[in-house]
Amino acid sequence: MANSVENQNQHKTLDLPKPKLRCIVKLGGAAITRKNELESINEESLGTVCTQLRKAMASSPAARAAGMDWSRRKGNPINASDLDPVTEFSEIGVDSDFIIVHGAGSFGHFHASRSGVHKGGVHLPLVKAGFVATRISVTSLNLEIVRALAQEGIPAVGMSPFACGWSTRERNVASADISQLIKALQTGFVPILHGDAVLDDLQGCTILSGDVIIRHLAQLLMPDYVVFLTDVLGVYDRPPTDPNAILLREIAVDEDGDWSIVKPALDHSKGQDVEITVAAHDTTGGMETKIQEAAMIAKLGIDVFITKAGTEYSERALKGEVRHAPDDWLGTVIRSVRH
Ligand SMILES: Nc1ncnc2c1ncn2[C@@H]1O[C@H](COP(=O)(O)OP(=O)(O)OP(=O)(O)O)[C@@H](O)[C@H]1O
Ligand SMILES: C=C(C)CCOP(=O)(O)O
Repeated sequence: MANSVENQNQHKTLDLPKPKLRCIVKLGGAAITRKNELESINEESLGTVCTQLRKAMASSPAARAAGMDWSRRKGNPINASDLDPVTEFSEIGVDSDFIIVHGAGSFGHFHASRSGVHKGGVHLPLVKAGFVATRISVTSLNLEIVRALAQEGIPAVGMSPFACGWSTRERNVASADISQLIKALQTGFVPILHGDAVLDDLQGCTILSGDVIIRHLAQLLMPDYVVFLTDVLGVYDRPPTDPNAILLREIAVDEDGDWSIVKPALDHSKGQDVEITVAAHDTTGGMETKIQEAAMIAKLGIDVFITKAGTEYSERALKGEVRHAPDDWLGTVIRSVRH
């Protein structure tokens, strides 16, 4: 089927024209929340990321952004009569060729790990309760992120994977109806998805990571590039809390999905030699999952950039300015050996 999107996993073949997609972005939970503090948003980091996203999406340098969060929560004094639709909304000023997926950070991981939602058994009362609690937590974070993006003038619409019919089989995506997401993109909205609690064909339920969602969307929609923003500059040869940790600047992925370190030249250049730690309450595998998913995306020929949110490096990565990984850019680029 030429120039159309086919759901490779199952069920629904989408006969919709393939939207032009520049970038899929992961807003890492470690960056936009304080991961060790229950349900705490890192407002400063989130604000900077939203501003950088607007700049990256601006349809012209002069485009002016008008806020779209018209709610009155959190002391926002906005009053419906204050809005002047004619002057404020003569143009939206951003291109909707981005998809944003955020992680859960301190919203969701605690609830899921305490009740074991990631291990399945949704028929058990504790797991069922934990599933509900996890979704309340992560969808409330989704709303706050949509609000922050809307305040920047980005036409953001929240799309929860569970509610949009995403499900898994042994934690891999088994079905995902993305027709609504495509229609949202084509209508000029920016879809905001998130890691979620979902139903699993074999174990009843699980936690679907935002990183896995991104790989699935990348396979279906083939964006120009993918950016993962987190709380560290990229992938290191050992946990970055170690003062001797070395930032891996370039990783190459072969046809089998195996990866090796290209830059810097190290004695140990194979992926399995990299040492990674994962927080005890993290239900989706932390940096290890991110690298695996990034490698699968790179295998498709799509360049992946991992860098720290809210820095000059994240701004340049979002704008697509670091395709050749210049020396003055700090981060990890993961790309196919075929490049
Ligand atoms: N070798 C390593 N290289 C880079 N980071 C590592 C490594 N080992 C452990 N980490 C940790 O991985 C964390 C980032 O992964 P994590 O999955 O928490 O990010 P995230 O995507 O921002 O969060 P979330 O999964 O909540 O969305 C960092 O805080 C870092 O300390
Ligand atoms: C814990 C939940 C609900 C989602 C986890 O998504 P991630 O933080 O992207 O791995």
